[in-house]
Amino acid sequence: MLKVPDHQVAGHQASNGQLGPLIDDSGRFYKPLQDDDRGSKEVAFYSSFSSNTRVPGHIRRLFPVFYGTQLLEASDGSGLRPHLVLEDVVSSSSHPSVMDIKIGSRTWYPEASEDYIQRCFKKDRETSSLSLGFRISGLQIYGNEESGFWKPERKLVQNLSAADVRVVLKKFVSSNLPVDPNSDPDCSFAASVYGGSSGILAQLLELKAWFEDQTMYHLNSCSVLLVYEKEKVLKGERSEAEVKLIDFAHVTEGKGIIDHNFLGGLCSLIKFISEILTSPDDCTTKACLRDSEKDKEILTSPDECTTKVCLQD
Ligand SMILES: O=P(O)(O)O[C@@H]1[C@@H](OP(=O)(O)O)[C@H](OP(=O)(O)O)[C@H](O)[C@H](OP(=O)(O)O)[C@H]1OP(=O)(O)O
Ligand SMILES: Nc1ncnc2c1ncn2[C@@H]1O[C@H](COP(=O)(O)OP(=O)(O)O)[C@@H](O)[C@H]1O
Repeated sequence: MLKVPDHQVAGHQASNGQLGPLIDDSGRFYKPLQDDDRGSKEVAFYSSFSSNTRVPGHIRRLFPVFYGTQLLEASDGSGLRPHLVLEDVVSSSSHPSVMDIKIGSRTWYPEASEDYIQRCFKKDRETSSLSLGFRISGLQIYGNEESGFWKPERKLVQNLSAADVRVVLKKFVSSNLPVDPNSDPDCSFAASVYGGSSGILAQLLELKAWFEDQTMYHLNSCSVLLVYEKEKVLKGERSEAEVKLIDFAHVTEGKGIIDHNFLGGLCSLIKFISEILTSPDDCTTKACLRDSEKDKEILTSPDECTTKVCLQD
C-alpha cells in the first residue's frame, strides 16, 4: 500500500494533492519523474551509476539502491506516471533524525537553461550556499515520545550563518530537546553519530577521497542526507548513522574534470562536523528556531562564540 512519507524533509512533497514521492512497507521510495527532462536525467544517472564498474563498493553504498522505474498512480491524482524505484534509506528507523544538505556553492551549471541558471543564482545568493558551500535544505530531529520531531520551516534553515549552522549540526546530535530554546546542545551523541570508524565523518571523508579523483560525474544540485535513529543510540545500540547522496536531476558529465563545486562544499561541511567532534564546547550557544518567517529572529553577538538563534517558538 503506497503512502506519503512523513520522514521527507525537503523537495517536492506529495501532500495536498501535489506530485511527490511515495513509499510502501517493503522499504522502497518511489520518486515521480518530473515532466521536463529532470526525470529522465535522474533515471539516466541511476542507470549509468548502478552499472558503472569503476565505482568502488564503499562509494556505491553511499547511494540509495536503484531498482529501475515503475508506472504508478501519481500522488496528485493525474494517473499513471513513471517513478524511480529506490531504496527508502530511512525505512529501518521508527523515529529517524534526518538532515538534507545541498552541496556546492552553486547549484546551477553551464548546460542548464538561462531561466534555471537565474533562479539558482538567486537562491544560492539568498541562502548559505554561496558563503558556506552548502545549505541545509530541510531537517527533522527526534526529541522524545512527548515532544516528537522538531521540523523547522525549510526556508528558515536554508540561509543560516556559519554560527547558526554549527548550532543546528550540534542539535542534530544532542540529547536535550531540539525545540528547547534555552538549552545548549549537549552534543552527547556526537561521538557515536559523527565520530567513529564508520560514523558520518568517516563516510564523508570516504566520499571526499573519491571526489578528489573521480571525473565521471558532476553532481550539480545534489544533496547528502544524514540519517540516524536516536533511540538506538540511547539504548547503546550501534547507531548505524548513514550518509546517502540523493537528487540527481541535474547531474552532468565530468568530462575528465573533477567536480570542484561539490568537492569544495563537501570539504566545508566536513570542517564543520570535524570541529564539533574536536571541540564541542568551544562556543556558548543558545538556540530557538521559530516556525514562521515573520517570527524569525537571529541575534548574533559580536563575540563570535556567543550566538542566539531563533528558529522555533
Ligand atoms: O520549487 P521550489 O522553489 O521549492 O524549489 C525546489 C527546491 O526547493 P528549495 O529551493 O530548496 O526550496 C528543491 O530543492 P531541495 O531538493 O528541496 O533541496 C529542488 O532544487 C527543486 O529543483 P529540482 O527538482 O532539483 O530541479 C526546486 O524545484 P523547482 O523550483 O526547480 O521546480
Ligand atoms: N531514497 C530515499 N529514501 C528516503 N528518503 C528520501 C530518498 N530520496 C529522497 N528522500 C527524501 O525526499 C526529500 C527530497 O528528495 P529529492 O530527491 O531531493 O527530491 P526533489 O527532486 O523533489 O528535490 C529528501 O530531502 C529526503 O527527505
